[in-house]
Amino acid sequence: MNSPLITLENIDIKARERSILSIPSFELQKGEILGVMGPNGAGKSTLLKTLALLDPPQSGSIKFQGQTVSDSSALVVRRKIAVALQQSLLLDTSVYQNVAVGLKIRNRPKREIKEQVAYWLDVFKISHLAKKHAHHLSGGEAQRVNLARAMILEPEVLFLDEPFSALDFPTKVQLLKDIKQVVEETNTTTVFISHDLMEIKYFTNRLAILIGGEIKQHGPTEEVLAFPNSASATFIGEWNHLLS
Ligand SMILES: Nc1ncnc2c1ncn2[C@@H]1O[C@H](COP(=O)(O)OP(=O)(O)OP(=O)(O)O)[C@@H](O)[C@H]1O
Repeated sequence: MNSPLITLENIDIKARERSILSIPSFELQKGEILGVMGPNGAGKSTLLKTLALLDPPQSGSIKFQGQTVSDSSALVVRRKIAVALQQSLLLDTSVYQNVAVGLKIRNRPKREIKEQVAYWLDVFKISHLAKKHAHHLSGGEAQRVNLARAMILEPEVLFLDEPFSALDFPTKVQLLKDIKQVVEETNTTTVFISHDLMEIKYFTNRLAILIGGEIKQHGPTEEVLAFPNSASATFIGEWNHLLS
């Protein structure tokens, strides 16, 4: 049975009088791994910021687990959400401290923090980097720290905005395998923005095509890619043509 984790209704976001995101209704189901694809400037990051409650919408409503998110409840709901961006923006300290910081802010006991950091460093295969300064890491290592820092919070939903786009192919493939395993094992609902069809095909089970601020198609990833509708065909069709 479908169980919506986040519901958008009548979302309309404007910038300089121009509509940049217009979503009459949309549901993110619990446990799904949703890919979001679309051309540059389509509104993907704006959609992510809206779903992740980073920017309150100018109109419309957002529900989280069926409850309308208000200004006062947004802070509590945001604690159930983790975001990892392309630029990992790690703090000017060790890998260990970067991964620990979220639990420290939540005033978790020291012993729990130590155990949890050790666990997530191990999951993302970066235990050997614990003492290394976060600004002295390779791109792939930094993204692993970024993901460990997000997953240690045990989020209900994880948002990934092009996290692998700057990585070389073998690094990307290994990291994709690892994060897929982690979100599947933890049943973490995930929203993944990417320009890379291989990443989308491998990682996601549902796909939304966003063009001009509107969701033109939304369904199982394989179905959307195999049978793009007339609106998304202009975008998906180019890919299919290139790869056929
Ligand atoms: N604060 C803002 N002020 C004005 N325009 C904005 C603002 N934020 C976003 N936009 C515009 O809204 C549109 C959607 O931007 P957004 O970053 O969401 O697109 P995107 O699909 O993520 O693009 P990309 O693939 O290039 O990252 C773009 O035309 C962008 O220029």
